[in-house]
Amino acid sequence: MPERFVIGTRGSKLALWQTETVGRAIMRAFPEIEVEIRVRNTTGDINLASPLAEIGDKGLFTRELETDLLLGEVDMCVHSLKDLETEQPEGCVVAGVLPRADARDVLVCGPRIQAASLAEVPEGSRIGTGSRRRVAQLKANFPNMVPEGIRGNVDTRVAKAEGDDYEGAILAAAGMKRMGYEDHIAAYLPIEDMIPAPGQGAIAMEVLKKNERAYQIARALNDPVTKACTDAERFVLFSLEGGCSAPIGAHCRLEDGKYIFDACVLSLGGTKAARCHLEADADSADPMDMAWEVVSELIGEGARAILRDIKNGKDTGQ
Ligand SMILES: NCc1[nH]cc(CCC(=O)O)c1CC(=O)O
Repeated sequence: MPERFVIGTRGSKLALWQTETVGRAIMRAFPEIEVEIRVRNTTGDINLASPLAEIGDKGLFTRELETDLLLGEVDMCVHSLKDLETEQPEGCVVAGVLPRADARDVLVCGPRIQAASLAEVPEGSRIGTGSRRRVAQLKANFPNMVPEGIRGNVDTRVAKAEGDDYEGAILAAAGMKRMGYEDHIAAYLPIEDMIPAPGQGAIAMEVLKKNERAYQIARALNDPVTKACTDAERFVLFSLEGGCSAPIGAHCRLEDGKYIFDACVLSLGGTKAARCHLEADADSADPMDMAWEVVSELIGEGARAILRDIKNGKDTGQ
């Protein structure tokens, strides 16, 4: 009898792709295991009409999955790390992350525009994005375009971006590639122009701490550099008490023996900004130590006041 291992996931195509990827990796590393995938709809999937920032940001795509985990219905949940709250429910832990894919955002162009970078997007173009982080950075760095709300799964958003209501859209490179939409990518946005969401491009394996077997499996598949970088990014978000809908970008990468950390906190309209760029030798520095410094620099540049005004409704985005 093979050992059965049940993974819970959302039912979107992207979520299924990610979960199947984890499932295959588990069966490769543990040939005695047979993985079963259990699909569950979440609040975020059901309420497709409202802008995400309005439904509330706490665990929209993940809470129901975590409930299944806590009830012992599944052994593991697979999530996009960037959709996962910075704090897990008591007893749950993100024990591992797969090696990160391309963490950048990308531009998709509809038939009316052609642009190989954001700078080339014609003035007044309606660019679809529902994320406050992307809207604020667009307004701050590329005020010539008009961000317009957009929702739906990756395929829906690509179709909308190429339809009549938009000239283009911004999406995550990882989701585009995983869904086979690489051909629709007009431009990869440099990290400095559009700092990705904490955890963007990483796939998280969440398990119960007390489930030793599941924990062991997640650890075996864990990519230590991705984990160190994304833990540090999520620490920045956590320290600033920003949920996944706050206009906060945080990205840490290992490149040529150095950790490079970029972060920003912006007002909704992009007029106020706290920014930070840090580099440190990987021999002597650790992403989590850098994260402390990033947080203190952002606070020094006014991040707390920016976020407070958003929370208490003083920031109207103008
Ligand atoms: N917010 C939805 C979401 N969650 C994860 C991804 C893409 C995959 C990833 O970043 O890991 C996306 C789509 C997007 O932002 O375009």
